[in-house]
Amino acid sequence: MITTVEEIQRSTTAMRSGELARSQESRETVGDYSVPDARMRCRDVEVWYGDKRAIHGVSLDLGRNEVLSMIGPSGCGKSTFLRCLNRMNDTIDGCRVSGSIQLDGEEIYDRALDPVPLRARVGMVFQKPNPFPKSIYENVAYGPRIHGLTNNKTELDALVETSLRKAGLWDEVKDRLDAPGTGLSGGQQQRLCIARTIAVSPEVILMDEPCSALDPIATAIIEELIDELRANYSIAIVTHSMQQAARVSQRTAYFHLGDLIEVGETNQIFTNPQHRLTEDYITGRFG
Ligand SMILES: Nc1ncnc2c1ncn2[C@@H]1O[C@H](COP(=O)(O)OP(=O)(O)OP(=O)(O)O)[C@@H](O)[C@H]1O
Repeated sequence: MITTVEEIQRSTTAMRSGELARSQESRETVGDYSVPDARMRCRDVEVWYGDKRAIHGVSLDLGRNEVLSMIGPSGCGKSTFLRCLNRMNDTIDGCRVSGSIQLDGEEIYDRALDPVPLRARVGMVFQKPNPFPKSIYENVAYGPRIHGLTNNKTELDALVETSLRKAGLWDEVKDRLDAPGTGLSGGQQQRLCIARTIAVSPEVILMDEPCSALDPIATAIIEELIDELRANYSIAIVTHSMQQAARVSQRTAYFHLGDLIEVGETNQIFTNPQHRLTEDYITGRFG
């Protein structure tokens, strides 16, 4: 309850600034894009495909043990931004990235930094499950083997088991580790891909619409898994489903035409968006 003059003034000022933010057409990010002790820190990130600018000076942090969802209309740049976080855009001809992106304080676009180990530290799970055409065991063992993470077969076996357990798949596959990964159901294949990512000890997991090819039951299992993985990893997820963003993430970032329009606690973004464009999107007025 408001009881003092100062409180009334504070509340009115807050209301006014809320209204201002809501009505403005500005493309300045509304909300605090920084978090204390960030795992990843992005500042003024621009991405160009040839002479077309796809991301316009975006600043955004990814916290430790959080799920950050990135939402917005098709073509707004969510996947492009996500791919910056482990330099996957390096593989696209004509794509240029500028600005600063740090992982634990280290510039990931530093010339001296090798993108191969970076992509183990910042793993990625794609829209369509893409297991290697190898056995379930080999799908998970491959990464640790090429990165030299284990010393012998016993250690590798243990790592494969732990990774499959963390991905919630062990009980379903433990008796058929030699069977092809591609023979699993879509949801199991996606969990196999998550196990493969986990096996190389990432700090961050990027997920680009990881459930869009899955049925509702497989989606629910992956969403539960994402929530469990948060205990050990930082997760950034691109999703077209606002329900999914609301279910799995603690913070949500809303993108529009290459700009980061608004970022905040997921609950606040969905119940009390401060920018008109965010409100239009979440209420279904466009998108
Ligand atoms: N390889 C590419 N070459 C040229 N332009 C690209 C490339 N990839 C994306 N773009 C362009 O960059 C912009 C952002 O695309 P991006 O795929 O990042 O958006 P998105 O929000 O993830 O879209 P969607 O939700 O449809 O997947 C779009 O205008 C798109 O056409």
